[in-house]
Amino acid sequence: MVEKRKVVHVAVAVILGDDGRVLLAKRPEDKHMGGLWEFPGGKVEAGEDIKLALNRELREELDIEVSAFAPLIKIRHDYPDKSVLLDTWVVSGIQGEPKGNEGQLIQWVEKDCLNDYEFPEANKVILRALQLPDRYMITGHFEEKETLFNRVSAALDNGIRLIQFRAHWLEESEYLRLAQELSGFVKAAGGMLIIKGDFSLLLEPWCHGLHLTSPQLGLAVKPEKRHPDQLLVASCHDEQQIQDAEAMAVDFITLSPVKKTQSHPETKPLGLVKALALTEAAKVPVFWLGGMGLDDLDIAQQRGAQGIAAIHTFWRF
Ligand SMILES: Nc1nc2c([nH]c(=O)n2[C@@H]2O[C@H](COP(=O)(O)OP(=O)(O)OP(=O)(O)O)[C@@H](O)[C@H]2O)c(=O)[nH]1
Ligand SMILES: [Mg+2]
Repeated sequence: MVEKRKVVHVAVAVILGDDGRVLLAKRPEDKHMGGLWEFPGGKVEAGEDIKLALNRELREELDIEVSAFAPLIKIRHDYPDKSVLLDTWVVSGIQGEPKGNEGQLIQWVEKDCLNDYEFPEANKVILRALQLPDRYMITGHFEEKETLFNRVSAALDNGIRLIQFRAHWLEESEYLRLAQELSGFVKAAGGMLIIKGDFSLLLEPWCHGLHLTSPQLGLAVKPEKRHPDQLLVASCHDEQQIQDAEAMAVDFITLSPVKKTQSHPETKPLGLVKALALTEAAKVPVFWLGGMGLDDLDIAQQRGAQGIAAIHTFWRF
């Protein structure tokens, strides 16, 4: 059974050149997923530290030394014949000129052109993770529309590019009117506004994405066909909900509450150990939510998360 199968831990490197291009390698025909493009890397040996494995693989495959690297994401994937945990790092500093040390073709590719290359199935999520930011702001309470726009504007000035519009106290028509206006405002600054509500909102051309609540995950209704640029997101609190969200092909999830949180003080937090296990098992990018401050960003990413989501931390910019 797939669940019982050994998971192969793989160190994967998204190597960025000084010009922002990404280094791809072509997998030899005789290997698993042969002939497809990949990010360089390979299997972590038993007992080996992931950072040492990353360095070793890049030395063996490309004849380079790694000097600067940071975690991007850990992604689980089950192929028909093999299960992998792609422990993926962004390598932003290398020493030496990469060469195909094992005879493999290598190529520097513009980030925007990565989708034109044929990768193994699991890499779709790595490409998504590369496009997603590491901070997801959820809007907090406001009385006046002006406050909402001012706070969002301040967040955009502080580099936030992904925002969920949460205003459950508003009537639906008022919420949607504001959502449409705010979507245009956020888009003009290069960001995306994710809204809450019915699946049919994905039919609205102004809608950048929909954030599903956990009860929506259990519904038999599936989202309508959506535009490839629209994001589908889900709030998850346990393993079952993560699996339901994956079955709906969401682009990412929030996992909460990782710590005790002001917005849901009565809910027992998952804690770091459980959050880590759920994040490692997830097949989509995970943002940790609940009591997250900027100090937690590094902790979350070191444990395989895409980043953090928060109301209070970002709403006070
Ligand atoms: N390196 C790498 N492996 C990937 C990627 N995507 C992906 O699904 N994989 C899978 O992860 C596993 C890692 O394998 P690898 O073949 O690179 O391992 P390796 O360098 O240690 O090779 P070796 O065992 O032949 O010496 C393979 O099953 C491969 O199909 C990717 O982007 N890069
Ligand atoms: Mg390899």
